Amino acid sequence: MIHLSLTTKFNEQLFDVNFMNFTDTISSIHHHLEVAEDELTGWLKLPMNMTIDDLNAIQFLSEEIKENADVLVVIGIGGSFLGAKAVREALSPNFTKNQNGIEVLFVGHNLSGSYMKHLIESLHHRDFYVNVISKSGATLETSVAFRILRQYSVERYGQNAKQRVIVTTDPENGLLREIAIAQGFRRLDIPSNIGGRYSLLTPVGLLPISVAGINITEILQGACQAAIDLEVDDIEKNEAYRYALLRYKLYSHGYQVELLASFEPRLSYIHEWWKQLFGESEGKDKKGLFPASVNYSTDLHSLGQFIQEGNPLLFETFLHFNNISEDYYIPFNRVDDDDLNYLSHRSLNEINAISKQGTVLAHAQGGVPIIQIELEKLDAFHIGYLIYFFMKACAISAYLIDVNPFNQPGVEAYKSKISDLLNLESIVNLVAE
Ligand SMILES: O=P(O)(O)OC[C@H]1O[C@H](O)[C@H](O)[C@@H](O)[C@@H]1O
Repeated sequence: MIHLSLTTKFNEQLFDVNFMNFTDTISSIHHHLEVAEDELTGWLKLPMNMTIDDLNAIQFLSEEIKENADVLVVIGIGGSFLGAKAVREALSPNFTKNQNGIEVLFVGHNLSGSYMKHLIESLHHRDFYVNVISKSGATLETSVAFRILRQYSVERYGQNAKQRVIVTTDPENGLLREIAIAQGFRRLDIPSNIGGRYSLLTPVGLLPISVAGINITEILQGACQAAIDLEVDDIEKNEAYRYALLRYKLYSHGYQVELLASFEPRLSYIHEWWKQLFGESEGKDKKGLFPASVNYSTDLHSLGQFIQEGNPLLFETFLHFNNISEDYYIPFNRVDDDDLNYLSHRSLNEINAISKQGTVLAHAQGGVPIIQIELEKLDAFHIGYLIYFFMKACAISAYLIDVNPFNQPGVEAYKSKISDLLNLESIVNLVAE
């Protein structure tokens, strides 16, 4: 389902020697992950455990929203928005995103006043629902946006506003859960044993994705297939483990940055989701690869020079879907004043794939190690497969460098500084009054 390969100057050394040396390590990590019930590993079996009733509940709600609204406003940040946005972008047409569903707008992932003003203005003449998503239930950006959208909903819909608010949060804890209970908002659960960045296949991702008109059953089928394929405790057969090991070997050789690269603009938010997944899972105890990304061929004309000849601190992971159903052909031009007739009648996807091959060759020649992840087709099934593949590979990668893949203690530092500053300012303002 996923094909993985590595091209580097010292290909043999990395590939052949080290895989088998890691059999025992991988096996013990594999078993740890399977039995680590105290940790946030609920996502591992989630695709298999999802019942028809769970799925129906999300789909019914999605139908209700599509019938009664022009827009779904999703409030959330980090793992509570990146996945839905990534899948929506990857599987929707570039310029008419709401072809089979309704428009989904994201807010609460920044504190920009102009972003909020423009968002509210864009809602003035349209009907909307709000889906606020937060695992902790107390994230500043999300809470601020929710307060604003709650008030605006009441201005627009009066007493009926609460019918239009869906709260997705932890089933047992958190301020948002308390608000939802007190106000009578409908709730969807993020299972307690699944952390934010591993929550894409829960209602966190599934409701907005379904409202956007994407088939969530196919996404889950793909994830289920991945869960089955990637359950084997055998490095030769488990592509997620092989990817984790390749990254680990490159990291051990001194590479510090992994650059996820695609030639399809619709994948740019998959990159963003992947960055949070790997960045927060691995980046602790002064360890971890820095996850960065490039969108080609656009970035060949900006970062390409550095990648080819600059500081050799990075390796590239190319993400490629072999079939993309939408395509366009280059027309024949009788005059040929642009000298492009040698390309006439060839498809852009075909030329794009060739430009990927050329880039791989050039960068490998420049000394950049290259991992390639190839999937058959850009569709809901394969996106579901890819999501699960990355989550599994990420957990294994973090354990390989001996860090906990499921916490993010460093994020608290900036949160408490912001909170200190905001509280200090409130006190100063109070005294000034
Ligand atoms: O879902 P929430 O609890 O609001 O959290 C949203 C985000 O907050 C922080 O940035 C965490 O580091 C992320 O892992 C999380 O996804």
